[in-house]
Amino acid sequence: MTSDKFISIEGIAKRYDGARSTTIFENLWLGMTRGEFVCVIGHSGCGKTTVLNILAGLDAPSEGVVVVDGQAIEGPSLDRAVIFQSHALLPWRTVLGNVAYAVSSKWRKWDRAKVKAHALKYIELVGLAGSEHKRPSELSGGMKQRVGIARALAITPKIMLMDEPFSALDALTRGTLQDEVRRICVETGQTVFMITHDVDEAIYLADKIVLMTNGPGAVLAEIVENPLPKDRLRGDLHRHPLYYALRNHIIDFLVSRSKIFTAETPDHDPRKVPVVKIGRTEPTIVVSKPAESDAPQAVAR
Ligand SMILES: Nc1ncnc2c1ncn2[C@@H]1O[C@H](COP(=O)(O)OP(=O)(O)OP(=O)(O)O)[C@@H](O)[C@H]1O
Repeated sequence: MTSDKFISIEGIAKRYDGARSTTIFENLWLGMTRGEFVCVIGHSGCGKTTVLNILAGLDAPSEGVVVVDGQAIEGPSLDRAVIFQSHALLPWRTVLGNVAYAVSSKWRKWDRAKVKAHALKYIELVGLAGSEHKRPSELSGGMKQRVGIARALAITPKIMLMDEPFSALDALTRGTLQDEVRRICVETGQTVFMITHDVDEAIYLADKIVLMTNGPGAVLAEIVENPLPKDRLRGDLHRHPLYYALRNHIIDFLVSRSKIFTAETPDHDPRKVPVVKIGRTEPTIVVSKPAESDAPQAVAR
């Protein structure tokens, strides 16, 4: 493992044994640096949630290991916060109660006043100041998801894991929450691993977009570097000269290459997932460095 890898997924596999045993994926390798926002895109059933659950410590790989900040994952931890599509709030607790519960679970010695002040800071950060005494049944879907985000951020996790967190929301709320999450993550340098089916969401939020092929036997085909500036604005995305090249590259993968990638790329090395840099002409693929080498090799496509 090289030192710049804050998260290191090292050769994980997931198999289900039954009458017909299935390999969802195997020999999956991926590194992430601290503060990086990575989105994974792939068709339904390829194994994205399984990877996220392994990162969360909620599921165990059949083989391989995941190391976060130098420590192998062995189970759930308050170092890793998960936000799912449907917010799992405690219905009998208020907004403040839900966030404070997570805070006091992490810092057990904190007194009530300190827990409350800390929780309120994050409730405010997600735009819910004034609603802290409401119960989940009094909140809209978007507000509930904000509570989930506040609760996740309030425990200052080393990594935030998000599984299609905005997919159940209406377009307007989704856009607003994407803006909030992006602002907070940029401001706080939060490391994020997120699953989405929404190409534009990935382009807006992610530093890198990981393309996963169809399962069973799914592989990470490419890591696409987002060429858009860090201070990008949602409304300006389509004006960036590389936006359409980036979007087309991802859509082309989802529409056709995700199905034929494995057959057409027999020499694909899962330890050196190609890094794609979108340029004004054709995308350039850079074979990522192997764990032990520091010299990337550029290959024009
Ligand atoms: N307990 C199980 N036994 C057998 N197969 C399973 C089990 N749990 C999950 N799977 C299979 O593992 C595969 C990966 O599931 P996973 O939920 O990770 O996919 P996904 O890419 O996140 O899909 P989606 O985008 O639809 O959420 C699926 O084909 C699913 O049917």
